[in-house]
Amino acid sequence: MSLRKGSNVWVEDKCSAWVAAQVTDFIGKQVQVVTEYGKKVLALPEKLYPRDEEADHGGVDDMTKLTYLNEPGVLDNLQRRYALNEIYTYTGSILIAVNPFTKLPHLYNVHMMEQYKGAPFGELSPHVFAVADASYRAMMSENQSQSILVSGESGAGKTETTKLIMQYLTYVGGRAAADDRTVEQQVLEQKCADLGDALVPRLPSTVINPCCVENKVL
Ligand SMILES: Nc1ncnc2c1ncn2[C@@H]1O[C@H](COP(=O)(O)OP(=O)(O)OP(=O)(O)O)[C@@H](O)[C@H]1O
Repeated sequence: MSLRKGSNVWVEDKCSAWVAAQVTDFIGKQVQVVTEYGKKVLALPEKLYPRDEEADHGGVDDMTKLTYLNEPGVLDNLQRRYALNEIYTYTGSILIAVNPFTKLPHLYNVHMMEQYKGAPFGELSPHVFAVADASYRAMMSENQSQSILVSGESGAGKTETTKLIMQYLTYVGGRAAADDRTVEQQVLEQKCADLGDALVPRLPSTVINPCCVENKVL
């Protein structure tokens, strides 16, 4: 990254991980920056990351739209969206969910499920229903089983997310012909935790404890 006086950067911070700053001087091999809180900090240039001063106040719904795709930029974008109760963000076809730790019923009602039903992926706001819908559509059109991997540290919201995916699949799938079981029952009977259980003994659960929803052609 080429730095000059006035460059907008992110600098590491003990309290908030990263803080917005501006380059004010060059001292030996180090760069002097002033943070948004007015604190002068000396840092090596390779420890600084470029920052988009014009970043949309509300963040962007897909990380690939960020001017600078770096760790502080990604975290800042998630924080901006979270402040507006936008807990979902795409990175291409991957959905990032930030645990709201509060009920957001308006996100998961029948009206929302109806909206995402059949909508092209990426057309509507990022949502777990969009991922579930894409998986369901792929299964129907390609006649191939699909998997959705839900990954995150303990307490991140994997179980809740998996339940939401099942809720959506139940909604769009209805009941299969010649089968008395509801889609929810069928999904549950696929033992969604099988993959997780198989992986967990080999991986520390705090690193990855995935839930897997298998969307099977029945
Ligand atoms: N989408 C959501 N909306 C509202 N609350 C949520 C959501 N996701 C998670 N939570 C809250 O966070 C808590 C922890 O989530 P959850 O049990 O899904 O985590 P987990 O990743 O499965 O954890 P563990 O790996 O320890 O089993 C839930 O009990 C719920 O209170």
